[in-house]
Amino acid sequence: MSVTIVLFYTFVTLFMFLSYNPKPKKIIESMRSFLLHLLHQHNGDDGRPTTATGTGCSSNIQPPPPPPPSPTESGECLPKVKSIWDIPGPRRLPLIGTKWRYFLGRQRYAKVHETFMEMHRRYGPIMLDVDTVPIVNLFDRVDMEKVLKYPSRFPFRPPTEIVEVYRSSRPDRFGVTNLINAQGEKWHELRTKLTTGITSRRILQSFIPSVNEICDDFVDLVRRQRADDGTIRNFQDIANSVGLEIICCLVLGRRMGYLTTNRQNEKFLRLAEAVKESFVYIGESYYGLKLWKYVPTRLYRNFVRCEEIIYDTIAEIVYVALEEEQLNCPDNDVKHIFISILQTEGLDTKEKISGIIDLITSAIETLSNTLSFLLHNLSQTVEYQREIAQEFSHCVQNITNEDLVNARFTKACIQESYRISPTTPCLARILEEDFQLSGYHLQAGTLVLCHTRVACQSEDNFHRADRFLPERWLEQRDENHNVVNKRPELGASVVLPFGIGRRMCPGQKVIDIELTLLVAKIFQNFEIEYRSPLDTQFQFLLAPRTPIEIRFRDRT
Ligand code: HEM
Repeated sequence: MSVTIVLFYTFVTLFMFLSYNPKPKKIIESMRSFLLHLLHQHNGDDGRPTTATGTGCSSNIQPPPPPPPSPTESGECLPKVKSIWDIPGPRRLPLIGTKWRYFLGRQRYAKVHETFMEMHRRYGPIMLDVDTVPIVNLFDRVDMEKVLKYPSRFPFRPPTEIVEVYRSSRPDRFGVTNLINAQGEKWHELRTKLTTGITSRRILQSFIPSVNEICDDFVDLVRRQRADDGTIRNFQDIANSVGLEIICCLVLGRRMGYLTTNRQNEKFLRLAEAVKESFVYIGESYYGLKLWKYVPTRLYRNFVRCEEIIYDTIAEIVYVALEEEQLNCPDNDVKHIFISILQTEGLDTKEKISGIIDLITSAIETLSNTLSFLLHNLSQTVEYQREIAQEFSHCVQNITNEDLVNARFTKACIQESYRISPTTPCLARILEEDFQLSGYHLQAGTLVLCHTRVACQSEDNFHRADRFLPERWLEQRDENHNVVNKRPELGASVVLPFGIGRRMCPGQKVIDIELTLLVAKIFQNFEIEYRSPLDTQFQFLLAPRTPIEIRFRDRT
């Protein structure tokens, strides 16, 4: 039995490290260390640090005594360097590692973000999970900074496997990889060729008047759809509509009309639902036995159904836009983003079309969750809502780029909402070099999760961390308008809603404009009140449990 387990683990680890680890020498080191760990496990060690008491070990066999510290040339004893397998964490079982936690139903994946808070309290700044590969969870700000600020040319983020499996089964539609999952040179090529338009300051600034129009339509839609008492019953639906309308306008260069009730047709609602559901299935695919890799389980079939709806619906929108574009023969100097992508050399058509679809899809659920959390935080304090309205009171018609730049209080509210209610609770990286983190030596190729949400809610990093306090992001000034010293917030560096480095989200600037304008227009027109309690669930992204009810009262 033990031999089978060792062989199985050896095969799986070799396979995973071959796919993740670019350096063969490191693979051998990792394998060696993993086999040593197995020997420890076989002897009943549950993976807690050797200094920990009460290991909960069920075996009568005592673990071997730790090797004596190695003497230096001067005869001094250096402390033993602790390896990945010394990191504390839940008990690891043969074959299933720590996955059993998700079978017991106590720590369901929908609340996995809360589980990590608890894990941090229990195990401290670093915790080891074992799936098919070991996963190191970081909760400490300084460790996260080391990993995330590593000056990488091509940062490695682990791919979303279920997307890879599905896409490789449809070579008629998808290229070998995509921007979100690609690594190395290929990632760099996709990143440069697909995102230059949506990150261009010039293009985004010229897009501000259109976003103004769309946000005005959004306000009209709220007025039309609210009930007699001012309540919008399913806010998520209209938040999805505005996200899709804005990204289609930016990428395809045309208004789709999703904010006028009659165009909110079946197809669009199905698309929004499919995007939401596909995130749920991606989230679920990370946990449990992952049988979907070998047989088309219900989870996999549901995921495929959503992916096909997304592809069919957005591909249709893109092809109609392309036809209209060709009919109108626009001035060649002013190309819409999708035309520039389609004309890019070096990528095949499948990569371009699926790249455009990915950009559009990425902008729907992320925006609507972020907006729902932000409005929830602002609904708690009427003064904050007034202050935002005040900040834009001089903007009678269009809000300009300059108004956005000067909207310090509104931006502080958005930043504080990212801190206290992020949509992405952690960032994943694969280490490219050996790292020393919280006293443990981690080898290149190790998969690391940086739990920024946990760090953002820690009193070690933020003063009164559990309070929504936009003021913490504002400079305080005395009566002579000089900046006065205030307690610096140590954790500012881990508020990373869009990630960091070369792999960070290319949609950040679009969202900055979109969110600031939406909030400005909402509070210019309304005072809001959340009518439903806000509960969050993990669906790959953090999402509000729907439906959300918000009351919009006209601002007097
Ligand atoms: C509030 C909204 C959004 C949030 C919170 C968000 C968050 C993130 C995060 C945390 C990452 C990973 C970054 C990293 O690993 O360092 C990411 C990647 C990505 N996001 Fe977003 N995002 C949002 C909106 C958007 C939009 C509007 C688009 C498209 C226009 C987009 C497209 C992408 C793409 C393509 C990637 C992969 C980038 C790469 O690997 O090079 N996102 N996003």
